[in-house]
Amino acid sequence: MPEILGTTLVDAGAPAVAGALLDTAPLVEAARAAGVELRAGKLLVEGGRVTGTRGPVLLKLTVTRADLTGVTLSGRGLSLTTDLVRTGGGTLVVDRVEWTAPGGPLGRVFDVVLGRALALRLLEARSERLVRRAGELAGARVVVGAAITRGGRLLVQQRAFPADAEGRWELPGGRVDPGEDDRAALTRECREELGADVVVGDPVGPDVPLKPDLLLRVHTAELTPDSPEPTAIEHRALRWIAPTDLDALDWLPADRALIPALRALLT
Ligand SMILES: Nc1nc2c([nH]c(=O)n2[C@H]2C[C@H](O)[C@@H](COP(=O)(O)OP(=O)(O)OP(=O)(O)O)O2)c(=O)[nH]1
Repeated sequence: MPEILGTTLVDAGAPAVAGALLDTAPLVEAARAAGVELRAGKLLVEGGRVTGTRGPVLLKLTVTRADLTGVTLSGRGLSLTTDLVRTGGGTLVVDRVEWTAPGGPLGRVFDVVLGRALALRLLEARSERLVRRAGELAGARVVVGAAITRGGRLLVQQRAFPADAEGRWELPGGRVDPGEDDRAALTRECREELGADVVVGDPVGPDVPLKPDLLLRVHTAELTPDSPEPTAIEHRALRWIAPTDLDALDWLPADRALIPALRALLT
């Protein structure tokens, strides 16, 4: 199977680079620069589909991995694997494009002249845009979310407003105010939204892009031993869900990108 490898060192932490990788815009723009029209949702999430056309050729890819370790897109005869390696000097992005060369002498010419040139153009254009997006995310404003766990279950809350989010589920949290850090903001938001006291732990999963200059960052959290029981103060309902409920829940779109990290936390 022919393959092309590429590496880029990005001067940002793995959560920001993983978040930039989840954003489909840099990939779609890079593919367009290489002559491929891609269609995908705003974020690459596990199980999601990416389709593309180059002239008469139709590409159908499935996202088989999208987490803090990188992203894999796989289809019949084509895969794009991106692994992230943390280094002292930033995050190393290791890309691998693999494809099946068409058979026969003409196929081999196509492979050498077109296939390789296309894969190289795609990787070069993507790495430029990825560096830019990771830089943007590293300086973006932050919405913090709390992955509060108890007895192997995760606390989720159902939004009561605005209209486009009403009825959908999310993690407790909110915007980090100027002068606040993530932990202080989460402690404050959990008190305001749940009437509960939490101990905030480490960040989990990628920094998920919400807007060009806004991202969602989730931290692990636990109720303090003497915390009141959480109640839905601003939300419609609360639930403690099992790992098997994660996929079927009607999440806000960005939260779906965190399912692999939340599953790992619960199992
Ligand atoms: N808290 C929270 N917000 C999320 C999640 N997923 C997600 O897309 N968001 C979005 C929804 C909102 O656009 C934004 C945060 O909104 P919010 O209403 O919780 O923030 P806030 O308490 O600071 O309120 P406001 O200043 O926006 O009025 O982040 C999530 O899991 N938890």
